[in-house]
Amino acid sequence: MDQSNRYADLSLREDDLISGGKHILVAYKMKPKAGYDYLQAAAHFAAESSTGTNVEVCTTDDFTRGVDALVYLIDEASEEMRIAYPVDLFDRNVTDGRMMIVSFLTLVIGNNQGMGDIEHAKIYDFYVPERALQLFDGPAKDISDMWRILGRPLKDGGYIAGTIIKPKLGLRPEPFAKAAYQFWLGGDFIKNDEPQGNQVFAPMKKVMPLVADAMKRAQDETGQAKLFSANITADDHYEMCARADYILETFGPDADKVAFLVDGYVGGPGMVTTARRQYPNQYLHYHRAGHGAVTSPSSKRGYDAYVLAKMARLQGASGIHVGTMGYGKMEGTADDRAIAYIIERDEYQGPAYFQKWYGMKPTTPIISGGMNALRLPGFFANLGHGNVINTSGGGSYGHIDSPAAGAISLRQAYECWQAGADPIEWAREHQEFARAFASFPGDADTLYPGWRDKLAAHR
Ligand SMILES: O=C(COP(=O)(O)O)[C@H](O)[C@H](O)COP(=O)(O)O
Ligand SMILES: [Mg+2]
Repeated sequence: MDQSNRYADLSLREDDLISGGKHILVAYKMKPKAGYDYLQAAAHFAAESSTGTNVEVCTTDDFTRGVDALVYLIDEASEEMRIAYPVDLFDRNVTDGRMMIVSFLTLVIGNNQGMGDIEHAKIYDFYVPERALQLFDGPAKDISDMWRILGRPLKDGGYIAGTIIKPKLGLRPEPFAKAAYQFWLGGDFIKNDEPQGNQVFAPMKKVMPLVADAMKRAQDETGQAKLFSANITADDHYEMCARADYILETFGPDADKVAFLVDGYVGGPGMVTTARRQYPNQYLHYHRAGHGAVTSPSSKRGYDAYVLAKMARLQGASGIHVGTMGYGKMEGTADDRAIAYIIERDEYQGPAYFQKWYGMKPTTPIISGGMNALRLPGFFANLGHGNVINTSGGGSYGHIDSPAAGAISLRQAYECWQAGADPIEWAREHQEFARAFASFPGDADTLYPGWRDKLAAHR
């Protein structure tokens, strides 16, 4: 059935839709199955994503038509399809009238992912008007809260050197806490890895008191505040809250230095929002493990990592992983800078839409995945700043001297970039950074060819 006379209006202008402020706009790359007309398939897509189905139904009235999603732009050659969704289409909380990401997802990337006439469709950007933006929680805490704890300026407080306790699983409580202590002697921030929680060989109620004690000892030893991001992920939100409450109680006077890590992609928006609303005093660390299933450039369905990050800011994540922009082990390119910029700035021109955030707190880009001191200078040069949390797991525990030396090498890498110095020259003056070359010789050979001779010549 051709529904293009109802669910498409190509005379609508994007500028008018934006200035009207009554629509959420979504930009897709969409391809119909062979034999289907592009506009008809797009209209069916908009129908299925809003008020319609595949046939006319007798229950539709004039009001219903007023909340139809409308295809307002198509370009078959580039698979471009943009749809305007009336804000009123989206479900609101009964408790407080606020909007929710689950409703956004069930409409704009719900049934339309399994339609018989659609080959594939993927969101690459979306636009939220001011009124809708006000109805999302946004972050309660941001990187400035971490800078405050660390005794730094609240603006441009700089690089937070972090790690993930490695091995990612298999450490019992004492070795786990020891690994934490060793890193904290040189670094700022530690997170649980995404699957670490309450394994039988490392029960949370044994691990956390030891980690809290390690934090205290490291703070005494260094005279600096330390941060820990504890994984509270669970299927059941009562379980999640039980973990969170236990952790806060255990850290006691240091509880402000605890962030909560939730596996937000696998756990979903309910988990993220539960953490955001139940614990607004804690920094909310969104780990996105699993996201590659939909965000990978090789996936023609789902949504881009840029879209995931933008949703995370709306939901109130204090920080979310944004990859390593081609400098680490995970998939990514230099252009993924956009993923950081959309969540940290107050306005940004994305791939399709210019988004203003109207003062919503920023979400910190968390840089993680195969990073080490040697890779960081290039990373910072590409991003253009160092106001990020970086967690280098292998990059810290793989440093040949110690995890503390690994941590110090990360900070030295940041300072090298800040100084605009040549990394080889910097290594001559900075021992831990220099030893990162010997620790990660494969990276050193690739990034700094001839490093052995240049450094040896100095000795
Ligand atoms: O455990 C790690 C990194 O460990 P290591 O530093 O040892 O590689 C993170 O879970 C990944 O970075 C996730 O990727 P992303 O941050 O891209 O979501
Ligand atoms: Mg991990």
